[in-house]
Amino acid sequence: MNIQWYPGHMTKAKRAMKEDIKLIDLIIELVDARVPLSSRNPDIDDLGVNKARIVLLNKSDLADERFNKAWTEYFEAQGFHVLKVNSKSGSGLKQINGIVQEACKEKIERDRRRGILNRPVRAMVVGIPNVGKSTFINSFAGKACTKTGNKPGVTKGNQWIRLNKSLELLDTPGILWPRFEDQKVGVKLAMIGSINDQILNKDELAIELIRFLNRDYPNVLLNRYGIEVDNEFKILEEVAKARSCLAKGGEFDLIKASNLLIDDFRNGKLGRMTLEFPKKTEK
Ligand SMILES: Nc1nc2c(ncn2[C@@H]2O[C@H](COP(=O)(O)OP(=O)(O)OP(=O)(O)O)[C@@H](O)[C@H]2O)c(=O)[nH]1
Repeated sequence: MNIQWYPGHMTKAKRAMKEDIKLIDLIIELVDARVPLSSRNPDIDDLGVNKARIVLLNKSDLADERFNKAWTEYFEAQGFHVLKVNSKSGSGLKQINGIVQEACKEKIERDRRRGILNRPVRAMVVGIPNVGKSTFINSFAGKACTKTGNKPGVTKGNQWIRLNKSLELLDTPGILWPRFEDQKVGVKLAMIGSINDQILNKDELAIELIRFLNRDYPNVLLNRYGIEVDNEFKILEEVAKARSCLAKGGEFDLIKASNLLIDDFRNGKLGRMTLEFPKKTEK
């Protein structure tokens, strides 16, 4: 499967992010808990050098709980402060203030030594498209927040959301571009819906999904659609049959069946699943 995707506009985004990062103490990086590596761009490590870092395993409600733990340990071993969250329901968000204080301990200490007391930590949310940045900001900031408006020295147009006396958030999240040299990464991002669907061949994607399900989550297709065959192409036909996906001439509409299967996966209707697993972490 060959995914063509031109990340040209991301050069501009990167430049903007470089500027924004100068203004902050802390980067809150959202990754998709179903694909925690494929959904990050390692350039953020260079962009965010010398900044405090938090990784949020977002959409953890859709990911396999066994691997949420494994991924938490993986990122912790790399020196990140980590939290699994569900930005949609708000679950896990209460713990963020504590983690922010921990992640910024050195900065707070440094300020204190210089006699600067109670200067709020300034944070920025970053992540690839569709990872949940806006949902996170809205849930976390809630209604209680106040926009503080432009401040002197701050890039024109930037607004800060004052969350409490010790934390301010840049209200525009930084968009990271996914890594694309590896087609496997592209396929995983396509599966979770982080790449524009229009550039994808949906039946090919559905076949990839079926291969993954057969390998890592057998029985799912049986439980959801009553399918027992194991040939990928036959399975797609069976999904069409089970869900009455028929084209005009009466034959099965495999594109419709593909969409249905992919949507069921993306919405968690096939169960909680993780698409990639941490390699043994070297400490
Ligand atoms: N199940 C689940 N869905 C989530 C979660 N967080 C966000 N979503 C959904 O994911 C989709 C994308 O969320 P957004 O907040 O628009 O993502 P974004 O990163 O701001 O996207 P861009 O604006 O494209 O960069 C929406 O349909 C959200 O409802 C979560 O933790 N769990």
